[in-house]
This record gives sequence, structure tokens and C-alpha cells, in this order.
Amino acid sequence: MANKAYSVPVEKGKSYNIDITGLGHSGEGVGRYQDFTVFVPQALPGEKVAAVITTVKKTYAVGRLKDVLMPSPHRIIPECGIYNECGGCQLQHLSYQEQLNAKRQQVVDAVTRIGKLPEVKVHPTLGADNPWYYRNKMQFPVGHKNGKVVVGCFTQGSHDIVDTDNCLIQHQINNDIVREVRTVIDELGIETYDEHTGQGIIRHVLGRVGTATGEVMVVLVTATDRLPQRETIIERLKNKIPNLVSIVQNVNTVRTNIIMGNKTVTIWGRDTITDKLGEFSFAISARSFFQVNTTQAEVLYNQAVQYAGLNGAETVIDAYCGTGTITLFLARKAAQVYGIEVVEPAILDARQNAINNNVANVEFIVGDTVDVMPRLYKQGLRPDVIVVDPPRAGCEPKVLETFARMEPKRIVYVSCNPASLARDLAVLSSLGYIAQEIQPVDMFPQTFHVESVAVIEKKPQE
Ligand SMILES: C[S@@+](CC[C@H](N)C(=O)[O-])C[C@H]1O[C@@H](n2cnc3c(N)ncnc32)[C@H](O)[C@@H]1O
Repeated sequence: MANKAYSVPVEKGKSYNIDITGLGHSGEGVGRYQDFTVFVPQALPGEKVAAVITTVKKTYAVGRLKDVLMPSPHRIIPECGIYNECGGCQLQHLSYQEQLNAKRQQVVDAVTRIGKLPEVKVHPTLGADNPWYYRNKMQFPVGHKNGKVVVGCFTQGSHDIVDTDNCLIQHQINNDIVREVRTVIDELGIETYDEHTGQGIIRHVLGRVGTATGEVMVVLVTATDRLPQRETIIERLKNKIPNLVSIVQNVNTVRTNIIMGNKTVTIWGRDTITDKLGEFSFAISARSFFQVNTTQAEVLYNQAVQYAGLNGAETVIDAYCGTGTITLFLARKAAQVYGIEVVEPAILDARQNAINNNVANVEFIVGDTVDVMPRLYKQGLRPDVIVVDPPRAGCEPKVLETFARMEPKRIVYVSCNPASLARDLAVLSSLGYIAQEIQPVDMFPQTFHVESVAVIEKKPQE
């Protein structure tokens, strides 16, 4: 029987016909059944679908797609053979052009509903020329299933590993790494980690590829300091992975979903690989943030620099700078750029990157932006432009307040989360900084992730 207490019109286990009206922020179809919201993964706007209810909450339900009764004209057959099991991609069943339209719409919805800023212009999403095999970084869990070693993505919303041989959004070298690591672990009989018991050794395998240089790094994340048959593993990987320049062991002893632990040891070769973005080359270590889609990162950074509107005389802050990628792009057009980043190894990479690229007008500061910004303010730093590229959670209010107190003429906000971007644009608006326009850039084809860059100007004094 339907749940009367909350007037929920659907019941777990039963099938309902639902009209899908939009896409949710995880790429799932959003529809209504008798005015009650039902989320149906893999359903598309404009479709009528039959869905079996799997979860019922007070204000919404989730359904499993059983049948598409009236398909969208934009529905296509997914390329990947394990698409229905794997949780890595969410939009392969939608044509690429419509993925781009949907991502723009997500930004529009966020700035309108969350930011209450409907007047901000959102441009069409800049799509990728090749929306496949783009990921320069792979990080897959390792486990055992039915007596076999498995390496691959988790299924959507679970910790069940789908054994993956040829991920269509990974660089092919990363697929080679997966196959080789799986074979080596299997043949040498090395224990894989079991997150239920906390026992075992190999937790994750990571691959990083310099898409312009071809250089490759393999990282084995282990639950113990000990890596059995270490030398044999090294020999096997060296012989099988072309252009391998670095093998790293990262030790994560904590029972957590966070992939990397605090101890990182290079067990063969170099500590970093090199990749190129535009005219710059970047050293990337195992734990440093580096955009996973190199080609589209260049599009994003060029857009950020264009929005910064520099003429060569400005002082700029690049907050949340990672390995200093945007910082170097900005330095070409500014007098002085300060990069702020909390991960120390990333800052060490950033300093080296500046030296390697002969860029002298940059300074990198290690620390939490929430502490560093007020300190720079007290020291009298008044940048002309602030560029900010925070993690998914966005910026703390104190950070935004300090931006406003510094009175830059412009703020450029790079964001991987339209919801936190919209919230922060609203805060900035209350501080006298008005968002002018937003350019979404598709960094993550086939997935629901949306990246965008916004330009925000100081309101003229009345
Ligand atoms: C989205 S990444 C951007 C990195 C860089 N702009 C790029 O494009 O390569 C966000 C960065 O912020 C850093 N970060 C996270 N929280 C931080 C904080 N509270 N203060 C400073 N940096 C932080 C992360 O380590 C990461 O390098």
C-alpha cells in the first residue's frame, strides 16, 4: 500500500509510469508521479518510462529504469559494454550535443534557483573534439570477486567493483596499466584489500599519463608499509608499460573512502611525470591535483585568462592553485601572480614548474586559503584580479569576504560544481561583486560533471 502518513503515492518494489521532465545533478532523470518527485537513473528529459521504485523517502523516491515507453530523440546506444553496471559514466545514453546542452542547463538552473541570479548570461558549453579516452588519470579500487582479482570502477552508489578491461574514457595507457597490474597481482598471489575486514594489502591502482609527453606513472596504494615481491612487481611493470618513468607506493592504513594515505614513496624511477599545457610543461607528482582532461584544461585556462582581462601591469592572486597551472597562464599576462595552495607537495611542484618554464613573476604560498587570504590582506596586498578554483565545496564565506575587502576590480571563479558556484556568486553579489557571464567547459564527457568559469565585476560606486 502507498505510504499514507506522508502522502507518498509510490511504493517500493512496484512499477510506475513516469514522465521525465529534467536531469538531476548526478545525471539521473527527474520526473513526477502524481506531483511526487521520482529520480530515475538513465532516463532522459521528454521520456515516458516505467520504473520500479527502489527507495522511498518523505519528499522523493528513486526508481530503476525498467522500460522506456516513449524515448527521447536524443537517446543513443551507449558505446561501453559495461555501461549498465559501472558507475563511472552516467550520460553515455545521451547524444554528445545534448550532454553539452544539459550541462549548460545545470549551470542555468543553479544560478537561477540557488544563486537567485537569473540575469547572469550562461554561454553554450564548449565541448571536446574527442569525448573519449580523455582521462590522463585513472584511480581504480582493487579487490577479489569469486576468487579472481578485479580492478575497475565501483557500480553506481555501491562499493562493488566492476572488473574493467577497456574503459572508454581512460587514456589507453591507463587501460594497459589496469590489465597489467591485475595480471601481476593475480600471478604473484598478492592479497588485495578487503574494506569490510580492513585486511589485505593492495587497495587501489592509479595511473597518470602525460598526454603530450607520453610519460607514465603507476601508483600502488597499499594498506601496509610492506609490498610483497616489490622487485618482481617493478620488473614486470617496467617491461610491460611503455614510457613508464615512475612507480610509487602510497601507504593508506586508515579504514576510509579517501584513496591516498599520507606516506608516499617512489619505489622506482622519478617522483614526477611531465605534461604540457599550452607553452608550459608541468611536473606532476602522485598526489598533486592536475586536471584530468589535458586538452580541455587548456580551453578552460585560456577562458579564465581571457576573463581576467589583464594588460601586463596587474597583481593577481590565484587561490587554490594546485601545481600552479593557471598561475603560469596568468603570469604571462600580469606583473605579479601569487598562488595559494594547501597541499605542500603541489606547491613544491608549482615552484619547480615556474623555474622549469622560466617564469619569475610568481610566488607560491602553502596554506589554507581561509588563513592565507586574511594574512595577505593585513600585509597590504591589494590584487587587481583574483582567480579562484576551489574544490567541489566552493569557498568559505570568510574567503569571499576577504576577496571583497581587497577590492579587486574583477574575480574569475573556476568551478567544478554549479551548486557551490551559484551559492558563492550570491554571497559575492551581496558583497558588491556581480557575476557577468559564465562559460561552461566540458572537461568530463560522458559523465554528469560540469566545469565552468565565471567572471565577476566590482559594482561601480554610485
Ligand atoms: C580544483 S583544484 C584546482 C587546482 C588548479 N587551479 C588546477 O587547475 O590545476 C583545487 C585545489 O585546491 C586545493 N585546496 C583544497 N582546499 C584548499 C584550501 N582550503 N586552501 C587552499 N587550497 C586548497 C586542492 O589541493 C587542489 O589543488
